[in-house]
Amino acid sequence: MTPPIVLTVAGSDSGAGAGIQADLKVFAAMRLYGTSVITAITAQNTRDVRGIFPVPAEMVTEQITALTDDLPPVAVKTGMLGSTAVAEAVSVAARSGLLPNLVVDPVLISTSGRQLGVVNAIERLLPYAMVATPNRAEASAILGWTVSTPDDMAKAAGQLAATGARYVVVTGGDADADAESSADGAVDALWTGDGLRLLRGPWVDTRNTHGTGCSFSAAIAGRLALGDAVPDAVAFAKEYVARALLGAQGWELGSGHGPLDHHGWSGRDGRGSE
Ligand SMILES: Nc1ncnc2c1ncn2[C@@H]1O[C@H](COP(=O)(O)OP(=O)(O)OP(=O)(O)O)[C@@H](O)[C@H]1O
Ligand SMILES: Cc1ncc(COP(=O)(O)O)c(N)n1
Repeated sequence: MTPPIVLTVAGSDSGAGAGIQADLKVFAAMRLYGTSVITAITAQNTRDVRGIFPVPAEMVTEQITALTDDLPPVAVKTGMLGSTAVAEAVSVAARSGLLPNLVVDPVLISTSGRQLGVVNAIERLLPYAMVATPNRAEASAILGWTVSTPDDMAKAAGQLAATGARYVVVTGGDADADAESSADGAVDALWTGDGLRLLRGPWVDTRNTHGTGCSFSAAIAGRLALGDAVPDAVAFAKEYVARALLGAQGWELGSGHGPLDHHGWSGRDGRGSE
């Protein structure tokens, strides 16, 4: 069977734990055909982002039209956009209907602490989002108040619906989550248009959390491409990320926040989990 096409519009992570590289791994693990539009090249590893080389907005548009002319996606996710000009180019494409089933991951700051995007760029894209997936820090930056507890996350998800996103998931897994928040498990808040629900999963105690948000939004887009309704796609993505975190729990790749086990390698033969 010909696999459905899923597109990621994001930055390149040379360490391949997040960004375009993580997204394409998720799509491959889901047996989907992944395509990519690169918005910026980053020089980064598991410890830090050392450099950012932005791709000009015209080149972003050229990549999008090259794909939509010949390899049109069934679903799309956006990650790091970098500049407002790039966000504007992507929102023009979204407005023209070229980016269906759009999942917007409003990437602002990397796990290692580097600024990767700006709020007013993200705001241009949110009105076209089928799903927006901010973490607590991103929700706080967009809304202008500190989102911390599960109750805050639920309130924030409802408020973020006013940006135009049809569904909003505020994720609770920030790498520096305090002991109190992780004791609740991994809690995400989902706004569905007609109500709020808290999604709870087991908390995985690990340093290897680089790329959780990228992988989560990519898996949602992947399931939308396969025809899932949004709440089912979100539930799948949450479970996928939890498994990928567990699989990589014992991995020693780099000395900072290492990547996830996107392909279930540890699950199959135990490699890396000892
Ligand atoms: N340690 C963990 N254990 C279980 N689930 C987790 C953990 N960390 C993150 N998650 C889950 O991963 C998904 C992505 O959430 P997260 O808040 O980590 O995104 P993010 O902060 O945008 O990620 P990134 O690190 O890529 O910036 C959510 O479903 C969240 O609950
Ligand atoms: C190119 C790119 N995109 C996104 C992230 C965010 O991921 P994380 O918060 O896990 O560092 C990143 N570090 N690099």
